[in-house]
Amino acid sequence: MHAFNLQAKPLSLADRLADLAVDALIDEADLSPKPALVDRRGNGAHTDLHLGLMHASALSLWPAFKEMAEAAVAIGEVDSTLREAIGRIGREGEQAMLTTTNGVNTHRGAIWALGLLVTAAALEPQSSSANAVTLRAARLALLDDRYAPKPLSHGAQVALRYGARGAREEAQLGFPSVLQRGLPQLKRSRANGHGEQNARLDALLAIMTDLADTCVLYRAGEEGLHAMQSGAQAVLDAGGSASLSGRRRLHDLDQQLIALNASPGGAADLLAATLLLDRIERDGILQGAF
Ligand SMILES: CC(C)(COP(=O)(O)OP(=O)(O)OC[C@H]1O[C@@H](n2cnc3c(N)ncnc32)[C@H](O[C@H]2O[C@H](COP(=O)(O)OP(=O)(O)OP(=O)(O)O)[C@@H](O)[C@H]2O)[C@@H]1O)[C@@H](O)C(=O)NCCC(=O)NCCS
Ligand SMILES: Nc1ncnc2[nH]cnc12
Repeated sequence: MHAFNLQAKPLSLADRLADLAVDALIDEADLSPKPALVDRRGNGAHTDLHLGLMHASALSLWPAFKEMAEAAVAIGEVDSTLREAIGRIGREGEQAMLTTTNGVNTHRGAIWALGLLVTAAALEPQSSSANAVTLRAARLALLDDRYAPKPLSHGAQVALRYGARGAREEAQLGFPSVLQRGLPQLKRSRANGHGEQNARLDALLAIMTDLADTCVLYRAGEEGLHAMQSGAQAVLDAGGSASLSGRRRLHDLDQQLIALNASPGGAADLLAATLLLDRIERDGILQGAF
């Protein structure tokens, strides 16, 4: 008999998924230099956000992600009961986030995207390819939640004004920005030996080239959206964040978006979704879980 048991206790599937989701949010926040977003250098285009707040916000969401995964395990299928359960947990998660940040919206879009993905992953842990998980997440996002309030959110306002497809549609379509842009670019840049941080920056830029980011549209209109999309493409065309020429363009894009007050918060959330799916695909979710 030993005085101390140093063997790590196996984590539950829900614990592990909540860990992975929070890790993805913290990795996204720490990644630097991101254009006009909060990172290790500073606050980007934001006056009310900073890196410590992003970390605290990410950690405050751990119980919500765990509870969503537990609901998936308990209910066991994509149906309205599960959709309404995670809607309620997501709203409670938002309240926990707002309490932690003193009312600042740090991760609303991330609760939605990562919440759906965590739920979808927990439903069938043996089927954890990015394609399979996003397909289940899309089926969930397509279901109605009778209890969801319908506020005139920033996303709803720019949908009315510009006809933009926002966070809801991104999920309902199976996260095309992640599957077709973020993940392939992450893998390409890694394969080209660009280094992990540059590969993640390139993945963020790839998402920005095509996303209708309602955060940018709300703050900076179509001019801001065009600057975001074309500027991100210019960095990638110049060789990406690992090249000197790409880095110069990335610096220009950062300055331009800050001047326009155009923070790509939606793209940042989808980078976190990309990192989560990548981790699930590479390490699996059953490893160390029971
Ligand atoms: C379905 C919901 C996502 C609600 O969507 P809706 O578009 O109506 O709501 P918004 O409040 O506008 O939030 C959407 C957030 O999603 C991110 N986002 C933006 N564009 C996209 C996109 N094309 N694809 C995916 N994701 C996108 C973005 O989040 C980031 O930006 C946030 C800051 O944005 P904003 O509020 O505009 O803040 P600021 O401009 O900084 O405000 P001020 O400082 O000026 O005041 C930041 O939080 C990032 O996360 C959008 O903000 C969903 O939220 C919902 O229905 N929730 C209810 C609960 C539920 O059912 N949950 C399900 C459980 S999984
Ligand atoms: N790093 C970041 N900066 C600003 N808004 C964000 N929303 C999600 N991540 C963000």
